[in-house]
Formats: sequence, C-alpha cells, structure tokens
Amino acid sequence: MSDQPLLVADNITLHYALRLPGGLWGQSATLKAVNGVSFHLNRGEVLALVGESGCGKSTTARLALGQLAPNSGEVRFEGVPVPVDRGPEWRRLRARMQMIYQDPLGALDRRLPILNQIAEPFDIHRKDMPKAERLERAAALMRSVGLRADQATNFPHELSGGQRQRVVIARALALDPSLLVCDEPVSALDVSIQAQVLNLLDDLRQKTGFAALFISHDLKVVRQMADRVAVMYLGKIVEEGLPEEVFHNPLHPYTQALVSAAPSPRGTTRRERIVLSGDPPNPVNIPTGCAFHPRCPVAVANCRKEVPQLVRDAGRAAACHLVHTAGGSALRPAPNLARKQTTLESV
Ligand SMILES: Nc1ncnc2c1ncn2[C@@H]1O[C@H](COP(=O)(O)OP(=O)(O)OP(=O)(O)O)[C@@H](O)[C@H]1O
Repeated sequence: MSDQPLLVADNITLHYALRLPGGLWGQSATLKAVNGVSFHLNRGEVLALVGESGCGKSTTARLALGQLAPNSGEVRFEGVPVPVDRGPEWRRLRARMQMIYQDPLGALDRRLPILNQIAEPFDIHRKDMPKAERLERAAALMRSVGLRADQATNFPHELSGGQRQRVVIARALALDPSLLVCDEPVSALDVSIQAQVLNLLDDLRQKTGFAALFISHDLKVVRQMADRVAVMYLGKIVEEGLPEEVFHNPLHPYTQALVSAAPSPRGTTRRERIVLSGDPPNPVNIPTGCAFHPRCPVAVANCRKEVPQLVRDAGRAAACHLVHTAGGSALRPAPNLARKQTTLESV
C-alpha cells in the first residue's frame, strides 16, 4: 500500500460573506472561518483538532469531507482531489470517509429500526449484495459495537445516548472506511459513558485500521485518543505535535494558555493557569500580524505587523515569531509563559 498520507489539506480557506444586520443595502463582511490550513493525516493515525469554540475545527472537517468547497487550496484523499460536486466520484470517496457527529439522535432516522439504519450504507453502495446478507452484516456490526441482537428492532428513542452513538459508529464502519471524522463524538454523553465509547472507538481502530480526524474541546479526551494534535486559533493551525509534547511542553503562547486551563492528569506537573486578556476572537475582524497578538501576554511589536508562518521542525510545528529561533528552523517554547510552569509542590 502507498505510504502517501491518506488525507492532505493544502492551504485551504473557507470565507463566508455575511450581510451585516442593520447595515445599509449592500453592506457585508467576510467571516474567515478557515484561513489557510494545511495538515496531513497518515493511514491509521488519529489527528486531533483542538481550540476554542468558533476557531474553525468543524469547518475544517467539513472541508476535508468535501461537504464544503474551499475558496482556495485543495483537499486530497488517497492522493485524489476531493470533489465537491456530489457526483459519482464524490459518492465513491465518501463511502471511504465517514463522519460521527456530536448528536447521535440528530444523525439517526427516528422512524427506522436500528438494524435497518446500520444496513443503509449497503443499501446505497452495495446494491449487488442480497438483502439477507446486508442485514446479516448489519447484525455483525451491531455485535462489534456492543449492541445486543434483541435491540435490532429498537428505534433510536428506545436507546440510551451511548447506545445511539454505538449505532452511528456501526453504520459509519459498515463500508470499512479508511477515514472517520469524529466531531465531538462523546461531548453529548454522560462522563461515565464517554469512556466506554472512546474505548470502543480505540478498539475498533486497532482492529480495522481506520484513520481519524478527531475534533474535541476536551483535552483529556484528546490525550487518550490522539497520535498527533493540531491547535487552531482563528482559522489557522498555530501548533502541531505529539500529544505528550503539545500538552507537556507547549510552544505557542496560545497553546500554553489552552493547556494551562485544562485539568492536569494525576501525578503530572501542574501549570499555573494563564488567563488571557482581551476580547474573544472574532473571525470577521482578524487582527493584523499574528491573530493572537491582542491577547498574547508576551507579544512584541513585530507580532502586530508580521503574520507568523507555521514553521515545522522534527515533527513539531508552531506559528509564532517568538518560538522560531533566529536564523534557524528549530523551535523553542515562547519565552516568559514557559517560566510560569510550576510544580504541584510549589503551588
Ligand atoms: N454557514 C455559516 N455561515 C456563516 N458563518 C459560519 C457558518 N458556519 C460556521 N460559521 C462560522 O465560522 C466560524 C468557525 O465555525 P466552526 O463551527 O468551524 O468552529 P468550531 O471550532 O468547530 O466551533 P465549535 O467548537 O463551537 O463547534 C465560527 O465563527 C462560525 O460562527
């Protein structure tokens, strides 16, 4: 099998033209939801997208799936540009790329028994398969996600939230996809059920080998699931690396603040909480230079003027003037904030 990445996003942008409420006729603004995002996802790998609400995670996922057409840039899946015209080629690719949403009830048909819903992908893409075999395969998928055979005739409202998400997962895996896009897949579930569903996803990934683009605002969940993490701020990736690196030694001042706000895992170094000042980010009015500079506690004059590039070095990447060492490509944590890291003993 080719060792090219499964999914590549190459400098994609998605801008929405907004009509301003109360504005004069013709007044509009541009909302830059995704503003030059590049990443790759290898086969079998889990890349997590993290960042504050509204930073562009879901839009990036929808661009990756070809549900939205980028204004510029390109998404390639298995080496092929992802079409957005919803023709036969898009449908063929979509069978290999599936999505799991936050709200399983919204993703399911309330009037259809769950076995039939799990068999739907076969009904659409495997019309050559006899009906009995489609249902047999759906029953096997039910078992693989831990649902009981006697639940086959249940309707979604007769199941718990966790069981519904299992139905969605079974249906998503029916055609043996190579990519699963999981957009906050457990955030609507009780905490006790979250762990079960995450363990299920992890087990299934190890058995079937799908890759996942995993969106979550919960860094604890990301720590458990991700092989690599990309941090987004105002439509751009500002840092990328292995979870242990990003969470224990964040480079970008924004990542430092994000990580400092999350509960530390037991027995690890606790960081001093970094409280960001300034207004929450607004994708209609992106600041000049580094978009984070108005809230950045360590910004210098240059940060207001020049847009930092995402510099990659030894598997890590960061877009911040302060983390790029002069003249070289090596990266080091942004100054000052790093010094605020404190141990449990000292707080
Ligand atoms: N159809 C749309 N029209 C206009 N603006 C949109 C549209 N969809 C999303 N946006 C805006 O694009 C920005 C990015 O949204 P997106 O849903 O991708 O963010 P997100 O990081 O996934 O947020 P959340 O974690 O809250 O889901 C937001 O400011 C959002 O309001």
